[in-house]
Amino acid sequence: MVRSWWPFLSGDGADCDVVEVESAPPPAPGFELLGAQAQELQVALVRGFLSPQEVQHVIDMQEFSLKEIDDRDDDLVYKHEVWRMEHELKEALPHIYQRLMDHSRALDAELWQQIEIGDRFFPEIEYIVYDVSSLGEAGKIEPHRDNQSQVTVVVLLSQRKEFQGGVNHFEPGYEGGASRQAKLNSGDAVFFFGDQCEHWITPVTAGRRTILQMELSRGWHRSFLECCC
Ligand SMILES: O=C(O)CCC(=O)C(=O)O
Ligand SMILES: [Fe+2]
Repeated sequence: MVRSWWPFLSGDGADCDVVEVESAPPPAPGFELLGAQAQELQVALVRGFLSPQEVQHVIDMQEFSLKEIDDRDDDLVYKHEVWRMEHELKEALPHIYQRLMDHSRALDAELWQQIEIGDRFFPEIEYIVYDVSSLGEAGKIEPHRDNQSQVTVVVLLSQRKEFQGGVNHFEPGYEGGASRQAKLNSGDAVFFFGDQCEHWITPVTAGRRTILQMELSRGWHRSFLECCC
C-alpha cells in the first residue's frame, strides 16, 4: 500500500526522484538497537526486512539495464561496483520502495527525530556488488559518512555463505568503546543516520557480496543530475 505521507513530486518535466513528507510517521517496525550515547549514532537492525522471495526479485532486477555509476568522493577508499536503481525499483517493486521509505520515516521518528513535515528528500537507491574475482582483489569500503544522507539503509542480498568478511561496522556508541558490528543475514537491513554515523565494512576476502542501499539524501550528489533526472 502506498501511503499518503510520501507522495511524489513531479518537477518541471524532470523525472528526479523527489519525495516530500506530508504527514505523521507510520508505526516503527520491530528492530534491534545498536545503542549509543548520542542519539544520532543509534543504529537499528531490522531482521527479515525482505523475504527470501523479495531478495530474489531485487537480484533479478540487475537483469534490467541498470546504470553503473561512480559517484563516491575522491578521497574515499572503496572497491566495489555500483548500479543506480531508484526509478527502476519504484517501477518494478513499488512495495519494496515504499517499505524503504516507511521504515526510514518510522525509525527516524523513533531514534533520530530529524525528519519534519514539509522536508524534501532525494532517494538514491543502489545495487552494490563486491565481487572478489571480478575486482581481482578484496572488496572494501573504508570508514566514511554518507554526505547529506538523513537515513541510510543497507540490505544484504547475498547469502552469508556466498562470501567471507563484509561485516558492517559502525563507530563506537560510547567513549572508549569498540566499534559496533551488525552481522546481517540475507534480507536483513541496518538503518542509520548516514551523514553522522561513521561506518565501513570489513574487507570481502572471498566470494561475492551484494547489497541494496538507499541514502535518503537532503541534497544532490555530484552525479545526480547526469545520472538520475
Ligand atoms: O557495503 C556496505 O554495507 C556499505 C556501503 C556503504 O557504506 C556505501 O556505499 O556508502
Ligand atoms: Fe556509506
